[in-house]
Amino acid sequence: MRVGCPKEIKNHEYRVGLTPGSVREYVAHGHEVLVETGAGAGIGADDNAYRAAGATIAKTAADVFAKSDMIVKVKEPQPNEWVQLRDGQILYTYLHLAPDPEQTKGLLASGVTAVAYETVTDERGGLPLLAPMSEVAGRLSIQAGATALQKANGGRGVLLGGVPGVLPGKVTVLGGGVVGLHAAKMAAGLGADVTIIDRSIPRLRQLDDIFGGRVHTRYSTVEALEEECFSADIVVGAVLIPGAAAPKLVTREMLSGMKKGSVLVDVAIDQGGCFETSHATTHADPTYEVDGVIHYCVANMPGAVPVTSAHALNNATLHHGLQLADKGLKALVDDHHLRNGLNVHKGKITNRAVAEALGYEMVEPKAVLAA
Ligand SMILES: NC(=O)C1=CN([C@@H]2O[C@H](COP(=O)(O)OP(=O)(O)OC[C@H]3O[C@@H](n4cnc5c(N)ncnc54)[C@H](O)[C@@H]3O)[C@@H](O)[C@H]2O)C=CC1
Ligand SMILES: CC(=O)C(=O)O
Ligand SMILES: [Mg+2]
Repeated sequence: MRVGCPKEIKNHEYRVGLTPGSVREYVAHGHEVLVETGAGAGIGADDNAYRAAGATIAKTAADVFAKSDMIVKVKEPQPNEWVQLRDGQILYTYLHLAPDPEQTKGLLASGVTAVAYETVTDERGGLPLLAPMSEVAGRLSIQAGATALQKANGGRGVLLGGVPGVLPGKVTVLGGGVVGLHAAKMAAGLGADVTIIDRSIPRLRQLDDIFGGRVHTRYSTVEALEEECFSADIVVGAVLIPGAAAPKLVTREMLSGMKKGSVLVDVAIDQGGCFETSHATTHADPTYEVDGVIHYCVANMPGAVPVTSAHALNNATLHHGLQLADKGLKALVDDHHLRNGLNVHKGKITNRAVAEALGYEMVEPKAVLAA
């Protein structure tokens, strides 16, 4: 199969779908790989590094889209990318369709077979292709929040670790999954007072064991949310219902109870965000203020640290990517975890949470693949 990798075009997105190391693996499996010129510049991999790995360099993205059987990307296709997709082609990337009706329409109209990294599952009930970027975004959320908390940046001017004789800042993490765990690790490492809220008691037990009492855990109720958000300097939004639009845990009304100059970091913004007042921002202009509360809502946070992120992402996507290249649609038939990643196929929505969020009929992936 010919596998194509265009340069990412989202605002300040420097990751790349295929590193030179991944290209070598596809080539070793007998595939041709077409990489857009400059695609790896953000991770310090020039065209010669890709040529040495066995890729052919394409002059334009249009060339990559037109000539490839499968497109491997990082971020969801942008409007001028989705019009270049076609029936019979596989798209393998993050999609985050539930909060994005326009992209969904574009993918449906194209006829493409779209496999979303964020809904591929594993045997432990995890989301293995989302996890590495959740690790990155979780860790970054505290750097971003701590920066926004500085007075010159509009924050209330609190140092997260405090100093001897002065109490530390307070960080509340909503959702103790992968993002939440890594946010809590960073915040605790800086010396902050950290509380994680989750609705899963087994998960709260695990977190309590991991942190050995260093971090507080609370079951998710409106009362707990209010108390922990009203007293926080930074609130990290990290809840997820796979495939679905994020639940709005912090309402517009609740903002008025928060401290002026406190910071909301809505990592869940790629699924629509878990604060009612969130809207997606970019690395170029990451924050805005509502009722004196700073909002940071960048939907591609890991794009800020592409050298780390692109390699972590490729580690996670390579195995299933090779299966798709080796077997085509049969890879989806053979592996139900990969099939859980199928969101759109030949004009049909094949993910239940996406269909419910956007009001489409859901067609079973097995049924569309057999047709
Ligand atoms: N903005 C960005 O650049 C990035 C965003 N993300 C996003 O971050 C979000 C979180 O991802 P992960 O941590 O990997 O998910 P996860 O599935 O590991 O964790 C989600 C947690 O939320 C909890 N939860 C769900 N509903 C809840 C509720 N009502 N109250 C309290 N807890 C609740 C679940 O029990 C679970 O522990 C996702 O939307 C993901 O796409 C991930 C990476 C980068
Ligand atoms: C998961 C995601 O949205 C990202 O890595 O950009
Ligand atoms: Mg701004």
